[in-house]
Amino acid sequence: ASGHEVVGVDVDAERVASLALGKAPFYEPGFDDLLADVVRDGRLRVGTDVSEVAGCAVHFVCVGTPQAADSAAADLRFVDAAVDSLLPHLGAGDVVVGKSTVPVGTAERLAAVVGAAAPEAVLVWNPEFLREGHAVDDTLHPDRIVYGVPAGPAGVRAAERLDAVYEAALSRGVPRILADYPTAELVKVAANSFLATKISFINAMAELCEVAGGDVTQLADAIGHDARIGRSFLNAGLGFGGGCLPKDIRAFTARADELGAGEAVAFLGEVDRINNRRRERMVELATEVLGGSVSGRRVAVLGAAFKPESDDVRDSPALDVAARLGEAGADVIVTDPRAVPTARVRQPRLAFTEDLEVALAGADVVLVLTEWRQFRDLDPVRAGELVARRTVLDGRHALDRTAWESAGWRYRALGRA
Ligand SMILES: NC(=O)C1=CN([C@@H]2O[C@H](COP(=O)(O)OP(=O)(O)OC[C@H]3O[C@@H](n4cnc5c(N)ncnc54)[C@H](O)[C@@H]3O)[C@@H](O)[C@H]2O)C=CC1
Ligand SMILES: O=C(O)[C@H]1O[C@H](OP(=O)(O)OP(=O)(O)OC[C@H]2O[C@@H](n3ccc(=O)[nH]c3=O)[C@H](O)[C@@H]2O)[C@H](O)[C@@H](O)[C@@H]1O
Repeated sequence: ASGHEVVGVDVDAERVASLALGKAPFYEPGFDDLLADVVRDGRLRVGTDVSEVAGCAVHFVCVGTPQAADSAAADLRFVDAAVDSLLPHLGAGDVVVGKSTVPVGTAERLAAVVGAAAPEAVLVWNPEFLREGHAVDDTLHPDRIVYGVPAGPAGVRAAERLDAVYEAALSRGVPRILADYPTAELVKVAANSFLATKISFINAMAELCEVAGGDVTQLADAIGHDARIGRSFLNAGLGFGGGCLPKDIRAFTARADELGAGEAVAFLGEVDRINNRRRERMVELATEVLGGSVSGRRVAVLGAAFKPESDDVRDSPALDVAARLGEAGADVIVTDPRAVPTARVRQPRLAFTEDLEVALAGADVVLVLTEWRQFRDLDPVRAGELVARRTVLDGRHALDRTAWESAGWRYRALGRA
């Protein structure tokens, strides 16, 4: 969209085939239109053969850095493999740009790998801050652009090359922060840690509201008026999930431990525990309203994606709660406007439907776990005609309590008495 000629390489042939047709292999609002445009006019070519990158001057590495199977640390094998695969194709003056979220120290290690194979190529660490569901806008209109570069003229030249890539945003005055490698890597994990901490802070207040009889939404509104605190990322409820915040705070903790600075970020362990307690509390609340046992009871779960406007179910709080209820013997049916196909793969033992009314039919309790507009706009009168019992648990403070109670529903929410 910024007028560059781009070659995209992925090892997943199915994803590549979909992209080549101008169709994203995931749901992201606004992305398909943009993709179809650039594929049609030849500005984006995609393939599985890395040799296609020969002749490119700037090489972005944006592969996954998931949590390792056997520890809290990040699994860097995809980043290592992607960088290795580029090495034979690097030319003098090329810039390799790390975008993946990595433990501090990774850039310096990879810079040595790049430097050994192509002495005149330079590695820049350029973390990504986009949010799923807002990826197009966040990419075209970033809040800031951060470059981690090596000291000296090579770093300055590489930054200038990258400036040409980001010219559209930079010319509009988007701040550009030139830093060393560790600072750039830490900026990324610090930002995600702060966001996760904000969410767990308000969820800790929600726990207090529950026992003291307060209302956490009102509390968030009130403290959010203080400009030093701000209202954003203070939505209490089922907590954070997805492919980033949970694994990033864990990887940060693991890396800090390795560096002997574990104590500095020990609070992130608490952030994670508060977050997990929200899921447990939702299961408890469902059990409580069903009279002490969920076994054999029909539970309608509204939401499978980790957030609205996404079909991503990685570490989804909603799907996790659905699975826990299923394991406890409930007859669970999950619905989601976009994430049923991805959720089915992850939780094949649960029942799914794309039809909201089918999900509601005969339910003993309705759980709203992802705040899609379709669920916010649900008519409580119509919903009440479909269910067996009018009990709703609002896991995201998405519903108008008064309207639901007026329609005869018993309404319960996390963080409200
Ligand atoms: N998803 C998001 O919203 C954001 C993600 N990030 C970071 O960006 C990175 C990527 O995240 P996602 O896109 O969510 O991961 P993902 O796992 O959804 O996608 C990674 C892609 O890399 C491909 N891949 C793996 N090895 C490869 C190789 N050697 N060569 C070429 N392609 C290869 C995979 O097939 C896959 O299509 C992670 O480090 C993440 O923390 C940062 C900001 C936002
Ligand atoms: O590193 C990443 O990959 C990205 O991680 C997050 O983006 P994302 O995971 O797409 O989604 P968020 O909007 O941050 O939401 C994360 C989770 O927190 C939850 N959340 C968010 C806000 C809030 O107030 N309360 C709350 O529970 C959401 O429901 C969701 O489960 C960050 O917001 C991005 O800046 C970052 O680039």
